[in-house]
Amino acid sequence: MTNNIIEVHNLSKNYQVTNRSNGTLGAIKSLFKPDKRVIRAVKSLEFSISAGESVGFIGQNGAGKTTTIKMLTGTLFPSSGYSVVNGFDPIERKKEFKKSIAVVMGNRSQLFPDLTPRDYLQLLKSIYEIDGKVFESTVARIAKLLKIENKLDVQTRKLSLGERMKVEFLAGVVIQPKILFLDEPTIGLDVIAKRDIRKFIVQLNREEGITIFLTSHDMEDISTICNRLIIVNKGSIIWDGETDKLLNKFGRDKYISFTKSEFFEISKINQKVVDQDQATITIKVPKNEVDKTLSYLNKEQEGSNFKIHNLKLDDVIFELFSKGY
Ligand SMILES: Nc1ncnc2c1ncn2[C@@H]1O[C@H](COP(=O)(O)OP(=O)(O)OP(=O)(O)O)[C@@H](O)[C@H]1O
Repeated sequence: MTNNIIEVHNLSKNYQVTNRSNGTLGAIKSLFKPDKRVIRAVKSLEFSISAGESVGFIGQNGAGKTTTIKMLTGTLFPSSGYSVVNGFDPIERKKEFKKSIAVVMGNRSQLFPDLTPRDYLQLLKSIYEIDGKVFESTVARIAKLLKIENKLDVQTRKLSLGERMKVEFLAGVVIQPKILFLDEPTIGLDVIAKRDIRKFIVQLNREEGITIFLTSHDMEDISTICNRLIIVNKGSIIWDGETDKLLNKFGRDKYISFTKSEFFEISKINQKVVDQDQATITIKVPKNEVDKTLSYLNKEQEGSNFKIHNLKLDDVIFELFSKGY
């Protein structure tokens, strides 16, 4: 018997799009002879997630993350392959399936602006047939954790973005899901709201055992919340493993960033350039060569404002992508 709460087999999604030609003539031509093209958004994904894991599903813009979440939550049909989520085929959209998952999307609100959060939650209570006592205690507990107890009776349109996101979370969790799908949940929020929400997600995962499937471009979200990362590029998985393992794999090096002097010549230092613009440069240096490299750069006046830092998760991911997968 497997403990997998999500299983994905050979899952693919193609979108068919029509290229529109310019001008009236072009529009008429497109009408009779449409120029169609297929976008292969997700290609033969294969992975599984155990109950209680906290997984970051990450990649550059257009990598296929949202498309994957939509297929796993049953809002989009796969072109081929299938998934099993909580024992269900998502495309059947069974009531028990819908009760077992929650989806929070940072850029798409599911709330009704004219209702108060409490009214909306009452609506969910009826739809999902949540027991009265369980409902009241969950709302009270989660609202306290998210520090929005005094916002439950304010019309939603009058709430700040951060408060609205917290209500989205409360609405997701009130149905007591087993899996929480999060698509960019902290996008556009200030640092305090981001911190509150991250802390809340970690608590849900560690204390209540809710499985987390998160996409985000915010490395702080990923490193705080996720124990495992699945990295996708152009619809395919390029890395799958523990977050710490990924960091350790690249942990033998340090980064040195500095302002280049007018005498600077990269050929003289023989270290890998990670990033540079007109004024500054970041090089990757093996840990045991940091002192030697720094003293050389200083002595030869190759630069100033030296900063040494350990590899951060976004550096690692940048490196993975720059290897040309
Ligand atoms: N409804 C659609 N019709 C046609 N193409 C689409 C549609 N939705 C997404 N795509 C394309 O599929 C690819 C994957 O898109 P998707 O939104 O899944 O990426 P993503 O990884 O979530 O990106 P981002 O980080 O920018 O949100 C992109 O090339 C996108 O343009």
